[in-house]
Amino acid sequence: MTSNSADALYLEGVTKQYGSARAPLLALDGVDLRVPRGQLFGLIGHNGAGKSTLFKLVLGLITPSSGSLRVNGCEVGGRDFREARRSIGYLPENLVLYDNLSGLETLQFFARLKGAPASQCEPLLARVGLRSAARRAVREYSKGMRQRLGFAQALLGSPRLLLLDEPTTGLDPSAIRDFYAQLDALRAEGVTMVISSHILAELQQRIDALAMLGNGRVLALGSVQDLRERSGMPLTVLVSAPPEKLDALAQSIPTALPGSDLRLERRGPVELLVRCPRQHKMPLLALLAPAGLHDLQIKEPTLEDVYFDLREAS
Ligand SMILES: Nc1ncnc2c1ncn2[C@@H]1O[C@H](COP(=O)(O)OP(=O)(O)OP(=O)(O)O)[C@@H](O)[C@H]1O
Repeated sequence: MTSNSADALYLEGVTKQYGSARAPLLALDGVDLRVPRGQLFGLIGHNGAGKSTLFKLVLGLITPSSGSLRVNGCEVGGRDFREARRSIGYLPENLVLYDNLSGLETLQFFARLKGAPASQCEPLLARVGLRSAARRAVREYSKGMRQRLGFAQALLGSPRLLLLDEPTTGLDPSAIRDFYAQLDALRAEGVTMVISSHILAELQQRIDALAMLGNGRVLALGSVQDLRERSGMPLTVLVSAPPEKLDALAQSIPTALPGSDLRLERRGPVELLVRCPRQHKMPLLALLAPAGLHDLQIKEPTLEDVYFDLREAS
């Protein structure tokens, strides 16, 4: 893999070892990864898989034991990184906030730390829906309001790369929806975002691509559809038709698709469930199309199904 000018993030052979020489702990182990500019990229993996470690390495907060990282072409930790670091926004998993400061004072404090203009604070609070709470003390903020404030903090300095570590944990469904609407707007502005989450259903419809980490290694990389294809998990097709048509299909499908890992299951008089390998999708649909069905539902494996399947196989 070689770095490309269209990459917002590029990691090659990145290893991070914690612990002592006697009891080493490989938090990341030879990670190769590329995130093209403008993508919403997911990072998934079990607790301790190495997601936060990867973020901290990209930010230059910790140094790799070996390997190299580039942000928008600039070597992390290299000569020009101080400037490049300003183009990265980070929402940590547990952002520490000072309860006695107001939302606005909090943001002004972070703006000073980051060297971002103070004039961005009020518009950013409005952007995340905290305009009317800007002068209230953070101690009075709900979990969702704290997360919004943390997000506003990450947006200071108009970053080109946003690192979001489990940003929706503890948010209610409407706050999650608002949050992703914000990400869509940022994507439209060309911002690259890397988001870690354990809520796979939430990521599935929204990300362009993802990396699945396991014990510090990249177990899979690509779009959700790429991972579905790689996992080889079957498709489920639920067919509704009059009983005599289902009887005929139950006979003809195994003959037309022999030797496959095909499973047929009658679900009451008018429903037939077909599980088949992905490569049989089109031949199966060709068989079903003229069969006079009432209805047909195709269920793709979810990201969660694929995650467990690939994890077991690794
Ligand atoms: N400062 C540290 N010193 C020693 N070990 C560490 C340190 N930070 C992380 N680790 C270890 O590195 C591994 C990866 O941790 P990391 O926090 O990156 O995982 P994660 O994928 O973010 O987990 P989670 O989903 O629970 O947030 C874990 O085994 C963790 O215990």
